[in-house]
Amino acid sequence: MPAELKQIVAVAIVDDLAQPTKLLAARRNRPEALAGLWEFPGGKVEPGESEVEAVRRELREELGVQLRLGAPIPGPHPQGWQLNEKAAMRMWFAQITDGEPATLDGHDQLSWLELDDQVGEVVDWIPADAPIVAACLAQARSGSQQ
Ligand SMILES: Nc1nc2c([nH]c(=O)n2[C@H]2C[C@H](O)[C@@H](COP(=O)(O)OP(=O)(O)OP(=O)(O)O)O2)c(=O)[nH]1
Repeated sequence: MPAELKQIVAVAIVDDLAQPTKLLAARRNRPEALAGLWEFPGGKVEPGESEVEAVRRELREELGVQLRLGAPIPGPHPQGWQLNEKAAMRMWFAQITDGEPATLDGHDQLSWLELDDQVGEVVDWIPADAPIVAACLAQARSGSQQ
C-alpha cells in the first residue's frame, strides 16, 4: 500500500465564486528554495484538525481573511494533487467574505491574476502547481466552481 503523504490544503481564491474573473496568487518568502515563487495560499493540516479547519486557519494566519469555500478542485491522487515525494495538496475554490488580503506570514507579495489563458505564465508558479492552475482555469470555465 502506498505510504500516506503529508497533507497540504490550499485555496484558489477568486474575486466572485458565481462569476470568477480573477485568481489571487501569493509569492512565498521562504524557504530559500521556494522564495520568489507563486502559490495558492494554504499549508499543512495539523494533528486533530479537519482539512477545512486547517485551510480556514491557514488563510487567517497568512492573509488575514475569512473565506466562503466553493467546489473542491479534485486531483488525480487520493490525497488531491501530489506536489513531490512527500506531500499532496487538497484544493478548493474560495471567495473572501471578510478581511483585506495582506502578507501577514509566509508571503511578500499578493497579486490578483486575470483568470485567462495566460494565468499559468504571468507569474512564476511553483512548478508542481502548473497542472493545478490549468485545472482551476478549466473548472472555472466549465462553471463548476461554486
Ligand atoms: N501552500 C502551498 N504549498 C505548496 C503549493 N505548491 C507546493 O508545492 N507547495 C508545497 C510547499 C511546501 O513544501 C508545502 C506547504 O508547506 P507550507 O510551508 O506552506 O505549510 P505551512 O504554512 O503549514 O508551514 P510553516 O511554514 O508554517 O511551517 O507544499 C501551493 O500552491 N500552496
